[in-house]
Amino acid sequence: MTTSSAHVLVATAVPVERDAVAGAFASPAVEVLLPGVTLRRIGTLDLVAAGVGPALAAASAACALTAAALRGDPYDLVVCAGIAGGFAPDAPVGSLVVADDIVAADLGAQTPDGFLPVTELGFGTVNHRPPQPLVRDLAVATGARTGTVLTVSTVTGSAARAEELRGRHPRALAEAMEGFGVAEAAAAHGTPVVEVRAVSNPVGPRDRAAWRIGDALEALTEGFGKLAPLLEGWKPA
Ligand SMILES: O=C(O)c1cccc(C(=O)CC[C@H]2O[C@@H](n3cnc4c(=O)[nH]cnc43)[C@H](O)[C@@H]2O)c1
Repeated sequence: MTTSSAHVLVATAVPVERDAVAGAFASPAVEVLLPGVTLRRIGTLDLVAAGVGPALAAASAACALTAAALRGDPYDLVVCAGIAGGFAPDAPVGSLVVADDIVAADLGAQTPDGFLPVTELGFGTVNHRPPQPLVRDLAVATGARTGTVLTVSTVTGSAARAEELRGRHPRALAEAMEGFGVAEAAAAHGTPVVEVRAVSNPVGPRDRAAWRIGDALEALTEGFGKLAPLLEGWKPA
């Protein structure tokens, strides 16, 4: 009997995040040019710097997913990874978070009575649930916390906005800008998705000088060193 490694797409926003993930692997990456997207291939893992924000990240992930499907080698799993803002005190700078729920936090409408998600307007979806056993395994392997990771199109810059988001999403541990977009692309292909984030800054008043991007990228590399065997061994239930 032969056992083959899972075919996994890892989508980060920017090249430094992609390279931080690649740094967890001993083998060099091979560049693969596809229509609309460029991959770095390490064994059965494809890494893509998919762009900042949910729209570009969704478009890039969709290009990679469609190319793989057309080639007859579809992905088994999609991982959205990168740095993120962490909600204090649960997700401190330098910590890792694995999303058990990937939530679009600003997809909806402002009303006089507050924010309404698109689902309450009668269309769309506002969350994707990763496979929970995989979430648990990834968290155990890395010591990451598990909870909701919000996807926003605007980085939070005030305590009031942070409180509003936490009020609407009490289980939120982190916010970033790509997870929901990547998850929508994965869902269109029926492919499971997880999101792994290393916290670079607290969610709250904008203080660019306090961002610890280097520390978060190191945490991402270290985390992926521990996650790699689980991702490669992933088999849907
Ligand atoms: O405010 C700035 O000056 C600034 C400087 C460098 C980068 C940014 C970003 O907006 C990067 C967003 C990028 O990183 C993820 N990320 C990291 N922390 C957060 C956050 O607190 N809220 C939302 N996204 C965050 C995000 O996924 C993007 O890919 C700003």
